[in-house]
This record gives sequence, C-alpha cells and structure tokens, in this order.
Amino acid sequence: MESREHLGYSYEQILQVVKFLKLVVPNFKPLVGVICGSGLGPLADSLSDKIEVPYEDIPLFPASTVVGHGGKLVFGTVGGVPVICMKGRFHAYEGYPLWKVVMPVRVMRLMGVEYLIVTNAAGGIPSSMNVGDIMIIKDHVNMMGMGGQNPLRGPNIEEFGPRFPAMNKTYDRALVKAGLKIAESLGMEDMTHEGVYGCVGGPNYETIAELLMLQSCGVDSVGMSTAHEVIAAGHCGMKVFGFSLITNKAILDYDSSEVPNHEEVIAAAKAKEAKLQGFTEAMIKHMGSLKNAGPPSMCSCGGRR
Ligand SMILES: O=P(O)(O)O[C@H]1O[C@H](CO)[C@@H](O)[C@H]1O
Ligand SMILES: Nc1nc2[nH]cnc2c(=O)[nH]1
Repeated sequence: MESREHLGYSYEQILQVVKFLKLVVPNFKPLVGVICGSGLGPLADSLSDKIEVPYEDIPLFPASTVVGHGGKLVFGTVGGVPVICMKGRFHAYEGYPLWKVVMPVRVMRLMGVEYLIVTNAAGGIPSSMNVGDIMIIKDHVNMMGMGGQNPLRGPNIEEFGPRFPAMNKTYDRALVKAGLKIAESLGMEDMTHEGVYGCVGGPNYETIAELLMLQSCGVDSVGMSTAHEVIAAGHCGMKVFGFSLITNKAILDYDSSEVPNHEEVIAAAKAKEAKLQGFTEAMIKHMGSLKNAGPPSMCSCGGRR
C-alpha cells in the first residue's frame, strides 16, 4: 500500500512527543495553552516557575525560522494556573505543511490543555483600527482553507475529533465577552475591538486589490497564521480565545507612500509588550476561575481523548 506519511503525523507520533515532554515536566498538567505571535514572545516571560524547552530538543518538532519568533516551549504558571506557551509558531510560508504547523496544538491537547489563547500580529483594515490596538477575534475567514489547504487534510485521526468538524462555535463567545470586559477593566477599552481575522498564505503582504477584497468579505485584521491552529484546536475540542495586535494599518490608497514591513510589525509589538502581558495574564486567570467553577463543557466537535 502507498505510504501516507506525507499526509501527517500519526496519533502514535504525537503521543511520542507528549511522552517526551512529560518526562521533562513530570506531573505538570497545563490548563491553558498560549501561542505567541510575531514579536509577542514576551507574553511567555510573565510565567512563574518557568521551564523552557527549545524546539530543537523536542522529537519531531519543526524549527522556528521567522524573526520575532523564538523557538521554545515554556511551561509555568500564572496566578497558580498551569500554562504552556509556544514562544514561536510555525507558518505555511516557511515551507511547512499545515499538519506540521498544528502539531504543537495537538501535543498541547494531549498534555491536558483545555483553553487555547492564539495571538498574532496583523494588519488592520477598518480605518477605526490604529497601530497598537488589539482586536479580539470573533471569527475568521480562512482564505487558505477555502482553497483546500487545511491542517485536517489527510487521514482523520478519530482520537482527536470527527472527519467533518463544525467551526461556527470555535471562537468561544463567552471568552470573547470576557475578553472585552477584561480589556475594559484594564482601561484598554479605547484600543480594543472585536472583529474577523483573515488568514492568507504570505509571505508577501497584500496588494491593495486583495485588501479591498478581504474588506468586502468582512475581514478586519489580516495575517498569515492562526486559522490553522484554531481549526486543529476546534477539531480536538479546545475552547479558543484569540486576539490580533494591529501592527500596521492596511494600505488601501494607491497614492500612499507607505509600505508594510516586518520591522514595523516587531516594533509595534514591542511597544505594547506590558499591556498585552497584563491582558493575557488576566485572561489566563479568568480561564483558571472557569475551571475551578466546574469542568468546561467541551464543544461537540471533538475532544474524545
Ligand atoms: O501571525 P504572526 O505569526 O503573529 O505573524 C504575522 O507577522 C508576519 C509578517 O510580518 C507574518 O508571519 C504574519 O502572520
Ligand atoms: N498578511 C499580513 N500579515 C501581517 N502581519 C502583520 N501585518 C500584516 C499584514 O498587513 N498582512
């Protein structure tokens, strides 16, 4: 029979990674997973009792190749809540197949993660969004997925979830509302929006015509990541919360002299480091309080571990 290895890791291979990590952090069961976007690695720095594991030491793990993405898993706690952070994510444009891009999400799930916080740097399309604002993600438009590039392509791993998972409940509504309230309580309401993330393949930034098309599709922030991780997380029954840091304003004017670049993306993230750390910490504590109030009812779309 033809080998199907090129279509993804098997469940056993992912278990192998989990077994390795459980030896490194015995008795550690993370409740919350955090994926740090471009320049957002410092979100992992506020963890207490940190244990850092470089990606290159982890069997089967890809390498981080993008500036502003470290390359380590960080284990620790925030207000007593056990957390695992990906300091550095993987993107399709780095040359990785999407099943490899999302492998760490599945590893997190098997480690015990129930809540996933995805973060990203993104271009802001509405004129009301300014550099340094955050946009809490209520939904996404996955341009890559609609074109057939999906992390769930290939043999379905039933242990994670069903062949045809629903996605309309994937960004947890209660967490979106809690995020808006928490932003307000931290005095961040003027810089906080709620909107739709658009995932494109990259690595080039968008043409003006592409941005106008995304705008007409209801996209508010645009980037080259996140949707894949969210699909994998939804498939295996995690509750997802996400936000974009608006690192640049989408250029919709043919006569503008501005051009987007990765240096401004990293600089915008650096400028908001402390605020974003505070916000993420508060979200993690909130998730911890939900857990203490009772087990989360997992989405019907998966989580059959
Ligand atoms: O989505 P993250 O990883 O935050 O990074 C965003 O910033 C980079 C481009 O500047 C791209 O990788 C884009 O996806
Ligand atoms: N595709 C895309 N990714 C980004 N990451 C940060 N800013 C942008 C942007 O404007 N477009």
